[in-house]
Amino acid sequence: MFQIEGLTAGYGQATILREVSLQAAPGEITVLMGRNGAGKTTLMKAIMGLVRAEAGQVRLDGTDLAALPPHQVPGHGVGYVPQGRRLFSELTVAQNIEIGLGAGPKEASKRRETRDEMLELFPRLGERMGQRAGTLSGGEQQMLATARALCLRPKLLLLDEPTEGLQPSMIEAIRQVMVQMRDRGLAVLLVEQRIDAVLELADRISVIEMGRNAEDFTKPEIAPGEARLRAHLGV
Ligand SMILES: Nc1ncnc2c1ncn2[C@@H]1O[C@H](COP(=O)(O)OP(=O)(O)OP(=O)(O)O)[C@@H](O)[C@H]1O
Repeated sequence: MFQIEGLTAGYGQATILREVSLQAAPGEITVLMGRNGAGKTTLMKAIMGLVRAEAGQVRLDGTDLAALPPHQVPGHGVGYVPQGRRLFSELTVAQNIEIGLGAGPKEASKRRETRDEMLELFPRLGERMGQRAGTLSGGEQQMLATARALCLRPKLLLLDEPTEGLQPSMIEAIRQVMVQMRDRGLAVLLVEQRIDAVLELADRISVIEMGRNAEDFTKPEIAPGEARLRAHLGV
C-alpha cells in the first residue's frame, strides 16, 4: 500500500503542498487531478524525494520514502515517468532500456527476461532498438520512458500526464499498458488533466486545489460526481 499523510513540501521559501494526504492501492489506478499549478508535479517530485518534505510521511509498504536520499527511492519500488519524459535523447532505444535495466535485476537472465517483457509490451520499441531516442515520435518516447521505468519492476508507477500531446492511437496504447500494469497488481498513480480520459480508467480520483486536498472520489462516486469534478477543475 502507498500512503501519503500530511505532506507539506515546496521549493525553498515557497511552500506548495500543504498537509496533503493520498493513497494508491495495488491493482488500482489512482488519478491525481487539479488545475494548472495546483501542485500535481510537485507531489510526484516529493514522492521521488526530488522535492524535500518539510512535514509528513510518504510510505510504501512500511518504508518512509521521505526519509531516503532521492537516489534510493527507485530501488524501493517506485518507477517514475516525469512530464517531458527525460530520455537520453542522444542514446539509442536499446541504450535507454539498458540504463533502466541497470537499476533493475542484477542477474543476466533476469535482465534479458525483463528486456524481452518490455519489448512484448511495446513492440514498436523492438523495431527501433538502434534509433536515437531523440528522433522517436512523442508516443514512442513515452513508451520508452515507461518501459525504462518498468525495468525496475516497481510496485508503484508514477506517470505525469503521459498522454499529453499524443495522437489517439498512442493514447490508447499507453492506456492499455496502464490497465495491464494495474491488472498485474501495480499501484498506478497517474496525473491527468482531462476528465474524459479518466472517467472509465480511474479506480479512485484525488483532486488537489492550491496544494491542498480538495475531494476524493472512489470508483462508484466518479460517474455521479462528474459535475463536481468538472467544477473543481473549472472545465
Ligand atoms: N522549481 C520551482 N521553484 C519554485 N516554484 C516552483 C518550481 N516548480 C514549480 N513551482 C511552483 O509550484 C506550483 C505548483 O506547480 P506544479 O508544477 O506542481 O503544478 P501542476 O499541478 O503540476 O501544474 P500543471 O498542470 O500546470 O503541470 C506552481 O505555482 C509553480 O509555479
